[in-house]
Amino acid sequence: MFARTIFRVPRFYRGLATHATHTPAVSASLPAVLHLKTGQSFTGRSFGAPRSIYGETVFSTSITSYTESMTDPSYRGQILVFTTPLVGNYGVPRNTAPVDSQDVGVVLESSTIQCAAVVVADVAERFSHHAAVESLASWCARNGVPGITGVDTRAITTLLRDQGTTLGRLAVGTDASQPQPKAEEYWDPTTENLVAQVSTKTPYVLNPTGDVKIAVLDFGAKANILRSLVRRGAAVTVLPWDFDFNTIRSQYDGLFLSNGPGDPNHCGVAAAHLRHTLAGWDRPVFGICMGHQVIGMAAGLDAYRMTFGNRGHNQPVLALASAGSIRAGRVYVTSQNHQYALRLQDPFPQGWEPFFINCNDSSVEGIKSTAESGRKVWGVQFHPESAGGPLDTIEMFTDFLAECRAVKAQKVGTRTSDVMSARHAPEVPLPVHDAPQAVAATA
Ligand SMILES: NC(=O)CC[C@H](N)C(=O)O
Repeated sequence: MFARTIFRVPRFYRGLATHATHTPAVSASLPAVLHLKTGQSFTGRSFGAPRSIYGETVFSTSITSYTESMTDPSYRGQILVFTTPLVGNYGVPRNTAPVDSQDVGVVLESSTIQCAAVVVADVAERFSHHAAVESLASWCARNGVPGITGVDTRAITTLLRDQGTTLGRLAVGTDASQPQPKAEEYWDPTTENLVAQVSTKTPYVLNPTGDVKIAVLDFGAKANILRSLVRRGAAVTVLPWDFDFNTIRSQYDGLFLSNGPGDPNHCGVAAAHLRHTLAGWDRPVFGICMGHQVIGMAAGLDAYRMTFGNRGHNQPVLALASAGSIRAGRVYVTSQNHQYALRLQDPFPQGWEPFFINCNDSSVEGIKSTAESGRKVWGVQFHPESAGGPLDTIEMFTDFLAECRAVKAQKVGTRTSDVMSARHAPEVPLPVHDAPQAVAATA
């Protein structure tokens, strides 16, 4: 009686067991080698798509959320090394959400895998999760993305940390027996404007009945950024990254600049447009990661390439100033994925101040307009929307929209005195498209 009570599998767990599926890695028997341009090679087994690729090899210290990281457009062109040893154990969910005015059409961060390849110590061939519909290997195979398993990811990470982010090649199958590629054969994704590849090609609107109108410049926006704005009641118009917002700015209550892949120095045209915006438009502006870097460039700061960047969900940042829900002197744990950063300079450009600093490497984690500037502009290098990661700074979206609503309320009835509409070319009508179509184009 006692034994039966103790050892009976509770109904709940028995239910879970039905979700576990044995799924052999698609090409587990093929050999695979990860070559680094610096001369090192790591031999393992292939999973996912049986094809070879080049890319930029980076590491992430995140423990979970491989599905969100891999669909984050900021990982475009990158061979993503997970430092956590077991990856794939909770499988991959169906990536479509019902599209209503409150959502953005996907469950993960975009509609497809964005990174070039994944490197894991031990890929889980068996997965278990109530929302999982396939294994990591089959998801990679369906999306044409190769993976390598059975390699020493600690050794690879130590190398990348010491020598910096390094170009790589994942050679699969017969390619695995070929010698290291020559230095000039390695493809450097950062030489390309990756933002232009992932940004929406046409504007589209989410939640058109929202009470506050926000324009989003899409450098490769993660879905949870758009969701975080929409779920807080904003009507969101997503614009191509190089769209000149100045031509329509009098119709909006706030401007948001998204995350995005590659070198921010390819986004000079967006920084030039923003400089123009900041000179004559007094509504709130908020930027995340690439968006923060573009705000910094518009403010006159330099964006430089870090040695190995920060990628993971456990990056501590210290707030240097208070604003909204953020308190000066507090440390917030954040989600990050970046290779570039704004250079700390003293003095900061007039009208600007550092907002956050990274507790590990002292890099700039945020900037804001000063109180004296009369503007409401913030940029953060980290990801308040996380997905995955901690939600310590999620209320920054609430803060931003509260500022937009406050400025909107002040301006009611005074739009004709808006300085920009007097100065600017006639507003252009904005062509808009349905959200689902546009989300597909984004990814
Ligand atoms: N997540 C991001 O927006 C990254 C910004 C930029 N591509 C960088 O690597 O620094």
